[in-house]
Amino acid sequence: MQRFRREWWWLGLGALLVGAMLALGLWHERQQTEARERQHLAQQARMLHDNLVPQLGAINHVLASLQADVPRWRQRPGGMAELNQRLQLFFAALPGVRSLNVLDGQGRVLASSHDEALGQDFGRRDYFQMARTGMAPETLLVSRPFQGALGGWVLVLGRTLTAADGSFDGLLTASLNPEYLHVVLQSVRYASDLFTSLTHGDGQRLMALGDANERAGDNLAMPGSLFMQHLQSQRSDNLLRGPLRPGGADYLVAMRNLQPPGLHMGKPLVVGVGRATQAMWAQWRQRARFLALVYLLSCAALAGGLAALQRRQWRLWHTQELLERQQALQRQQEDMLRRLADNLPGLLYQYQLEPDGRSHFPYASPGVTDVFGHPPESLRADAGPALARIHPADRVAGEAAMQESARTLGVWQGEYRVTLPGRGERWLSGQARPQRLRSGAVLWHGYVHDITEAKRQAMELQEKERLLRHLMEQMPIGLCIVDESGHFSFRNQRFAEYFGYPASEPLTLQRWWQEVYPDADYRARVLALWNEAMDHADAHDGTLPGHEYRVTTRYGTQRIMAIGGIAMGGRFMASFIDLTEQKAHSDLLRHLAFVDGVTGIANRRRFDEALQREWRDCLRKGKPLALLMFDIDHFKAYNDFYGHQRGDGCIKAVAAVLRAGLGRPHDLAARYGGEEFVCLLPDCGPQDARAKAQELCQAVRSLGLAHSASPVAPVVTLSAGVACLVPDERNSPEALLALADANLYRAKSAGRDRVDQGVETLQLQ
Ligand SMILES: Nc1nc2c(ncn2[C@@H]2O[C@H](COP(=O)(O)OP(=O)(O)OP(=O)(O)O)[C@@H](O)[C@H]2O)c(=O)[nH]1
Repeated sequence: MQRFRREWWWLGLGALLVGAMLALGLWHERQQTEARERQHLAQQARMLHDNLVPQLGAINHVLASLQADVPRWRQRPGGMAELNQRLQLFFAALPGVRSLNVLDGQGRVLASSHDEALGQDFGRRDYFQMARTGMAPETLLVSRPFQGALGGWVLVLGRTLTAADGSFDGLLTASLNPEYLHVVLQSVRYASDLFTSLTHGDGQRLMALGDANERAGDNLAMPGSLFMQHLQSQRSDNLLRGPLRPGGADYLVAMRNLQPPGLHMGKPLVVGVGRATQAMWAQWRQRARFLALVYLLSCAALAGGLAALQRRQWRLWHTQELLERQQALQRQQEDMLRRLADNLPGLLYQYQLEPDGRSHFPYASPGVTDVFGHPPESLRADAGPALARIHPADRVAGEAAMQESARTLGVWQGEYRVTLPGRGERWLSGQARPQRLRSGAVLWHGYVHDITEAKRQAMELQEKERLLRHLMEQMPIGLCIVDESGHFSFRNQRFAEYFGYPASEPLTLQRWWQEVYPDADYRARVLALWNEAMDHADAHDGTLPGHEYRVTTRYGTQRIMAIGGIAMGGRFMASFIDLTEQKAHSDLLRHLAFVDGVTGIANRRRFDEALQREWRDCLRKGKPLALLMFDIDHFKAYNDFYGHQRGDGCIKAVAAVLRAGLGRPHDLAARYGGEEFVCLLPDCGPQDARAKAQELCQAVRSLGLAHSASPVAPVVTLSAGVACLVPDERNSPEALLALADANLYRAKSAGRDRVDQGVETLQLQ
């Protein structure tokens, strides 16, 4: 880029230099043109001067000679005719004169070169008036140009005639011949735009040729005009440049006074030869324009050429740079590839099989030494040493696979063993993509790596897996694995035994939910629990907390199972422990713990629990809780009389009556101890409680169990104490019990075989 900029600088500088030289040349040419023009104009003006001055001198001379002779002819008879002849002769000798006249003191034509002028009166003409007002006889009068009677502008030269007393006595005039002047002025015009003129010293022009704007009769004596400059310079000749009149075009004009030597003229005549500077420089300007155009075109062409050249160079340079960059990239990639190949744990290779069966490795990364125990260069021409390492048992299959790959051009891949000196048997795994060459050979591009360790680990893993599977199969608990798609991918024997799904039968989670939990409500509850367990597993290393579920097997039986497990990503393994028998056993124990062994009704423990529970319940509901306490009258005597065994039978019979006598679901009859019983009646008021106690006592009496040893009655009777309270903070279950006990005691004391109803009403308050 720097170079390109420098080239542009040089081009600019060169163009500037050439431009400056061109401008200098043009300027010089312009100076020369002007100088040449000045020279020409001055020369032409001089030529005019040299042409007209002799005419003026001749006219003056003729007029001077006439001035001397006219008085004599005027006095001589016939002198006028002679004078006329004389004038005609002079006229013929002077081509620059149109007419010669002799005027008397009043301006009448006395004699003339032209007869028709005789007698005409020119007395009122300006020049005549000027001559009469006093003019030296030796002075040549030069009239201001005026328009003559025949048209056209006329200038008259003259000399005065004086009488003997020195007074004005007439005027000799010679009017200038315009044709002659035209020829003279025309003769010096070397260019069509050159103008020539003859002007009176007062500034009025007599004749002008070559410029339509410059006409006869114009007054040039305007302030600032070139003519004024000429007059003011006091010089007889000038070469001036400027407008002919203010505001006009620029001209270069050579002006020269016509002043014959020794002649005194009233006013000078001035010849002018000029040229408009625009015309003067037209050729130069045209040339300058042409050169400027050529210059600019050359500059543009050079700039265009340089730009094109630079573009080409830039493209070249750019292409070269691209090429270099690509080459660098390629080198970098090659280097990277080489490093990769060098550091690769396996072998990158090209293996070529020739049509004649020979084979070699055109390329093998350094890993080949590790894989086949030979350096790359030793296999470049012949692959034999490497192939010889292949285990004989794998060689035939390997060759066949290679031939197949060469035939179909499909990817070859395989695992095979090699035997390396000092390292024993190694497992290799490889794959290669074939390519058929024009020569008919097949070239594989492939990769081989040692998988011995991986193979060993895989085998170990397989072993472990087998063991694990065996263990899982033989586990005394049910196991299953459900994969991400909800399929049971594994089920052990116990699972099959539990649920009745053989391993051969596909099972999905969806089917499982439907069949194992057929009841929709229960299934919904189980699903909610299961989802909770899954959430828990997410937060606790996948552990699915165990819960008990009631499952339905394919045999139609219901079982209680503890189900837990472990979640493994989207899969989970569930374990099933059958709790059905255990559950049944514990229920039995539970039953035994709460049932009285002799009577089969609730025992004291069960009663205590029930009392606490019902107390809380009635407290919450604000309902009364009634307690009836019974005791068999004179039971010791019964035992003594009938024996213990019949005593037990009596106790059983009483218990059966009490149990049968309670109709409501929450009512409870229990053996309180020995021959004592209690009945707990929730939501039961004192009236009903009392009635129930009497009803039960009557029922026992009605059994008619003989009690010969009783002083109260011949049959077994009961005494009862009734207590009823609406539970609140001021009382307690114990208070209720104590109250019932106290009332029982009172019933006993009062004679037995009765229900005490003395103070319970008071207590109920
Ligand atoms: N056969 C039998 N007798 C029992 C059983 N439990 C307690 N007894 C007897 O019941 C009798 C209770 O006697 P006591 O407490 O003196 O009262 P009672 O003889 O019934 O006299 P009162 O209650 O005052 O009418 C005792 O002799 C106990 O041995 C039992 O399970 N079987």
